[in-house]
Amino acid sequence: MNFTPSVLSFILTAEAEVYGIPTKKPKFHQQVQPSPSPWSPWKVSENIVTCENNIIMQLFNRVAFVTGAAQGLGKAFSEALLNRGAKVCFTDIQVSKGKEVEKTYSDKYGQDRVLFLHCDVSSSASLANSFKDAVSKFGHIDLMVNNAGIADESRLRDMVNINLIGAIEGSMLAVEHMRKDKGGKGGVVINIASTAGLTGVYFVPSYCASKFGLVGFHLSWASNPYNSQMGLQFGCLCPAFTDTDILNQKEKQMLYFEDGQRITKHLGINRVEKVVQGFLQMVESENCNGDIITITAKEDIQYSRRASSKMSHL
Ligand SMILES: NC(=O)C1=CN([C@@H]2O[C@H](COP(=O)(O)OP(=O)(O)OC[C@H]3O[C@@H](n4cnc5c(N)ncnc54)[C@H](O)[C@@H]3O)[C@@H](O)[C@H]2O)C=CC1
Ligand SMILES: CC/C=C\C[C@H](O)/C=C/C=C\C=C\C=C\C(=O)[C@@H](O)C/C=C\CCC(=O)O
Repeated sequence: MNFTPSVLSFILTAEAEVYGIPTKKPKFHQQVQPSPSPWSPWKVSENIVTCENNIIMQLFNRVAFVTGAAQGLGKAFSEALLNRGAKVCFTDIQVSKGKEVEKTYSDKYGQDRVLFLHCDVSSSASLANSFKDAVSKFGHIDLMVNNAGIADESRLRDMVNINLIGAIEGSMLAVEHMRKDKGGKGGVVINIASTAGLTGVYFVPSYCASKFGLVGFHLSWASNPYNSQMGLQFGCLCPAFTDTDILNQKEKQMLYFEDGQRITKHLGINRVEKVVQGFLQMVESENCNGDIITITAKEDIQYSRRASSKMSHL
C-alpha cells in the first residue's frame, strides 16, 4: 500500500516511546513507517517531479550544502540527495578523499550537480568562504546539513568547536542566506546530533554535551514564531551508534572504554542505510520544522514533533 508523505506523517502511535526525549510530552507522537519506494517512474515538469502515486519529489533541483561529507553519514546523505535529483556541495577537511568522491559522483550524476570544497567547520572563515563558493556555483542553497563531527573525549575544545559551534555557525550562515525577509528563497536546516544529545552517556560526557547543545539550538530555532514568514524550517536527526569510522574509538577517546564497547555491542549498531532513510523522511516531509528523528538499532526510526513555540502567545 502506498501512502503520501503527509499521510505517513500522521500515522500516530499512541504510546510509542521516543528514546530520551526529556520530561514534557511532545505535542503529538508518531512512528514513521518506512518510505514507500517512490523513485520511478518520474514525470518532470517545471521542476516539479511527481510519481505515479502522486508523491511530490521536493528534492529535484534543490541545492544542498553538507559538511563533513567525504565519508560516513555525510557522504551517504550527499549521495541520497544526488540520487533524488538534488545538486550537492559536499565539504570536508579530508581533501583527497573528498576529491575522489567528487569524481565518482560527478561521473554518475553530472559535473554541474556536484561540488566538493575543503571546509573546516571549526573555522568561521573556512565555513563562510566555502558557503560563498557553493552559492557562486549553484546560485543559492536550499538545504543546509550540519553533519561534521568527532567523538574524542581527549579533544574537548575541538569537539565542542566542531560538533556545536561549527553546526551553529553553519546554521546561521544558512539562515542569513535563506530568509525570505532578506531576499532569500527560504530553506531547511538539518542538524545531525545524536541520541547522545537526548540522554546522558557516561563514557562520552563531553560528546554528549556538544550534542545536547545542538539539540537545544535546534529546538530554539524551531520554536521561532517568525520561521514561516522567513520560509525556514529546522529539523534534527539523532542517530544512535551507526556503522561508520567514528565508532573505531581508541582507548583515550572514551572514558570507561570497556564499558563503552560493551554497551555499544549491547545496544546494537545502525546500518548507514537506515540512518539515510530517516534523513530522507525528514528532508522530504512537507514540514519538518521542530522534528527530531531518532534512529536506534532496537527501536528503528522514531519521530517526534515538538510544540512549535511556548512563547509566541506572550
Ligand atoms: N556513527 C555514529 O554512531 C553516529 C554519528 N553521529 C554524528 O554523525 C555525524 C557524522 O559522523 P560519521 O559519519 O558517523 O563519522 P565519520 O567519522 O565517518 O565522519 C565524520 C566526518 O566529519 C569530518 N570532520 C571532522 N572534523 C571536521 C572539521 N573540523 N570540519 C569539517 N569536517 C570535519 C571528518 O573528516 C569525517 O569525514 C557526526 O556529527 C556524528 O557525531 C551521530 C550519532 C551516531
Ligand atoms: C562513542 C561513539 C560516538 C558517537 C556515536 C553516537 O553519537 C553516540 C551515541 C551514544 C549513545 C547511544 C545510545 C543508544 C540508545 C539506544 O540504542 C536505545 O534504543 C536504547 C534503549 C534502551 C536500552 C535498553 C536496553 O537495551 O537495555
